[in-house]
Formats: sequence, C-alpha cells, structure tokens
Amino acid sequence: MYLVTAAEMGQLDRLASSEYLVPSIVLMENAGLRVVESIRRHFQDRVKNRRVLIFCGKGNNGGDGLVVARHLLNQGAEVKVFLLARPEDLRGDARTNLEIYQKMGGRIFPLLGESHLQRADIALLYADLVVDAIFGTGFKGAAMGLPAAVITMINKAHRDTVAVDLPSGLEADTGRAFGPCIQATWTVTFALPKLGLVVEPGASYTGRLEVADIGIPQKLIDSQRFNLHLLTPAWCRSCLPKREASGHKGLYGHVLAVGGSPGLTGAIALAATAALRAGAGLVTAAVPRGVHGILEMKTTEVMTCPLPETPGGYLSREALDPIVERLAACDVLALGPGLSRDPATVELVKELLPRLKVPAVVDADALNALATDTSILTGDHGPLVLTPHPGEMARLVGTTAARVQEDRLEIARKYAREWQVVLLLKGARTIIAWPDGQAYINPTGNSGMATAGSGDVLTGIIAGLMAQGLEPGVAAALGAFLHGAAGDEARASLGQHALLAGDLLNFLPAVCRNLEVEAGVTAGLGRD
Ligand SMILES: NC(=O)C1=CN([C@@H]2O[C@H](COP(=O)(O)OP(=O)(O)OC[C@H]3O[C@@H](n4cnc5c(N)ncnc54)[C@H](O)[C@@H]3O)[C@@H](O)[C@H]2O)[C@@H](O)CC1
Ligand SMILES: [K+]
Repeated sequence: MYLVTAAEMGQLDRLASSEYLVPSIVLMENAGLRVVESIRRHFQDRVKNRRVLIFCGKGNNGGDGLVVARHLLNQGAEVKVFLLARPEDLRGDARTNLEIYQKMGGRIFPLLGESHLQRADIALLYADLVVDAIFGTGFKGAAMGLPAAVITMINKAHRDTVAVDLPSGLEADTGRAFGPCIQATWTVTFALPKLGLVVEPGASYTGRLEVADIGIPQKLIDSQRFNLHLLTPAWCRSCLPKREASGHKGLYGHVLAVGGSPGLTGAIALAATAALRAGAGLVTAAVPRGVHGILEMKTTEVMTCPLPETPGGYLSREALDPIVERLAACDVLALGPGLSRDPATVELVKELLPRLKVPAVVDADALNALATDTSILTGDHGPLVLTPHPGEMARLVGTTAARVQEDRLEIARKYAREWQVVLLLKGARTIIAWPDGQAYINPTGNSGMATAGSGDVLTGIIAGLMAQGLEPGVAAALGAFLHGAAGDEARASLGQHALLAGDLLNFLPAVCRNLEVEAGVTAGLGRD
C-alpha cells in the first residue's frame, strides 16, 4: 500500500475533482461518513445519547469534523462542536457543512480564547468520545497559542479520542510533532496512509490506524508513481514462497550461514535455525573450528561445518577457500552473526564479498568489516542485502547514529541507490530501501524485540526466504514483516520485558501459518 506525503495526497484530491469530476464536497462527505462508521464500530453500533465532543479547525479537516457532527446528531448522539475559528472564517466545503449542521439545530461553541477553555474542559469530564478535527494535512510547524492549549487540555482529559486523518499537531510528512500533539486512541486516515502516521514518533500519537476509502478513483491512485510503501499482510501473503505438493528439500534452497566466534555461538545458531523456520530446505552453519562442537550441541536440524581459525579462535583468512567451495552448492550466504571484529576475520570478509556468485545477507560484524572499506560496496558486486542497525549504518557512512535516526528514510534510500544494494535499516519501523528507489516501511514489531540475538533471527529469516527464490528486496521486506509479527505474537503471549530472540523462532510458525490461511487483510498494522 502506498504511503504518501501531504502534497501527494493534496494532488490526488485535486485530480479526483479536476480529472474525474468527483466534487470535493463528496470526498468530504465520504471522509466524514467513514469516521462515523468507525465511531459506530467503537460503540458497538450504540451511538444514541453518547456524548461526543468534536473539535474543529477552520480548514477542511474541520469540515470533515462537521460532517461527523451532522451524522452523529442525526443518529441521536449528544454532539457538541467546539470551533477554533469564527464561523465566517470557514470557506468552501467546510463552510457549507457548518451551515448544514447549524440548520439542523446543531450547536457550535466558540473556542477562540482562554475564557472559552473552561467550558470545553468541563465538557471533557463527561465526554464518551473526542473527535479531533483541528488540523489535518494542511498543518505545518508547531501548534502554538490556543490550539496548543486545546490539544494539551484534550490529552490531559484521557478520553477515547479519534483523530480525523491525522492527530492534530503532527506533521504529515515527517511524523514529528514540534509542539503539543493529540494522543489518539485511533486515527481514521483517508484514501492512503500518510508517511507521518507510520514512522515514530507519529505512529505512537496515531494509535490504531484505519485507512478509509473516500471514493478517490482507484484508477487515479494506480496511475501515480509513488515510491514509498507500507508493508501489509495482503502484500506479504502474496509474496510467501509457494510450496509444491511434490516438493523436496532440494527445491527450497540451501543457506550457508557464516559467523560465530568464542562467546558468540548463539548468534549463528539463531540465524541458522531462523533460516530453516523461514522455509529453507537446507542450512549449513560454518563456524571457527573451536566452537564447532558447541554449535553441534545447540542445533539439531542445522548442518554444521568447521572452518580454519586464528590462535584466538576467530575465523581466519584461510577460511576463504573452504567457504567459497561450500558456496558452490548453496543458494545464498548469510554472513555476520557472531563473527567478531578480529582483523583476520575483517580481511576474510573483504576478500569474500567480491568473489560471491550467490546473493548474500550481510549483517553485524560483517557490516563493521565493510565499514573499514566501502569501496567493495561502490564497486561491482552481486546482489546484497545489508541489515544495519542505526549504529552500524552510522559506521558505514561515517556519521553518528543520532544523525541516521533523524533522517532514516532518506539515508536508507540514498545508500541503497548509491551502493545498489537492498538496505534494511533496523529500528522502530524498519525501512527496506531497494536499489531502484522504492522503499517499504514495516509496521510490525515492538520494543520487546530490542534484545540480544533479535537481529540474528532476522538475518536468518531473510536468507531462508532468498534460498526459496525470492528476490532480495522482497525477501528483506517480507522477512522484516514476519520477524516483527513474530515479535508481536511473542509479546501478546509473553509480554515485552522477558521476550528472548529465541522466542521469535517459536512464534514464527504461527505468523507464517496465518499468512498462509488469511485471504487478504485490510491495512492492519499489527497490534497497538
Ligand atoms: N478535497 C480535499 O482536499 C479533501 C480534504 N480532506 C480533509 O482536509 C484536510 C486538509 O485540509 P486543509 O488543507 O484545509 O488543511 P487543514 O484542515 O489540515 O488545516 C489547515 C489550517 O490550519 C492552519 N495551520 C497550518 N499550520 C498551522 C500551525 N502550525 N498553527 C496554526 N494553524 C496552522 C492553516 O493555515 C489552515 O487554516 C485533510 O487532512 C482532510 O481531513 C477531506 O475532506 C477529503 C477531501
Ligand atoms: K485531526
């Protein structure tokens, strides 16, 4: 599903009217009606006598709020509209909707100065629901003055709150709030999700996200060339590798996982097992000879292979040829989990990558090895998926993790293009940037997954999917989704504090099974 900026959404709205002759007031009517339907679901269809406060700004977002007000009034709710503008300041469709609402006897309470705040504050005490229609995609910068005071007052009241299109105070394009911002229970956004709703901190203000069809012609949406996408269960389901009734293990690919070092055998064991859980037919884990016996004890279905090591027990330069030989019988390499930063191992990584004839997932210390010489990335290389966390990304591009976090999307996109790799930038709302400029944002996952070994599981899942023939970009996106969804299932059952990376392996089957059986899902965004 496309993710759009405010300007892209505005363009779609305009083209719907100018090219397809859909009157803008019809779009506004549909938008309001979708919110009313969502509110009815919230109240299990019993809206009569519900006390609903609707806060409206002077723009079209406020116009949507007035449509909501009119329909709820019609359906017997006790509606109060607080207007953060003088009625004569409203224009166009918003003005028309104000007038209809007033003709129906709907009440408007002005919210224009400090003296009006108290009345709204008292009403909030008794409200069953707050509808936030103060600002939508037209908002820029910070809420200040009266709107800021109103937003703060609504948040302090802790009432169930539905945001219309966007939580007021949030920038649609960045997901940042430079002043107070509505903390929504849920948000009904129109036509397509806005980028700011799905990246942090915007996603946290948004609450549960519903995407509502307001009648913008699908043909118009399909004709756009947006290059940012939100991963959805339906898309992921369509990408799941197919299993043949007569399939055998040779058909589902062979992963070679290279990594491990003294004290870090768990990382490679997790990655290798995750590759099998993701459906790979065969997985071989190749590790320094000294830890090979430990790996044998830790894993059952994984095949293992001892490699030459340095006196300290790290993979040595002599491991190069055996790895290349092994790879001749494999479909994909997973490189990095538990590898260490020993200088000999760093050299090994740098010599191995240019010799690859199979696609590779490069993670952890293999990324740190690359950071010592990024000419490998700028030169000719085969298909690569890089899976850095912000710290590893910062080392790769010579900046700080804070800088990477400030501009996650643009940085991921820039280097995916520049290096011609699939770049998966981890963190809350993982980004998967493709070399052709397309980028995906993953809505699944939770902070319980910020735990040792979680990244190793992701590496294994992606490699396992690639072994089954998925394109690297698709495998990375689907892998991120499955990994996060397994984390969400694990959290639902175990809570987030005690969650271990190994638990992800145990919840992955349920997630895959759900995708196998679910016949397409709406824009569900994981659990809130
Ligand atoms: N055809 C359309 O364009 C449709 C628009 N719709 C609604 O219209 C919204 C966009 O409407 P608008 O473009 O009128 O904009 P908004 O209603 O989002 O708000 C814009 C108003 O807020 C003011 N503003 C912006 N930043 C501010 C700040 N930092 N502090 C104080 N005031 C600020 C602007 O000057 C303007 O008056 C969408 O979010 C959606 O809810 C829907 O009705 C569907 C159809
Ligand atoms: K809003």
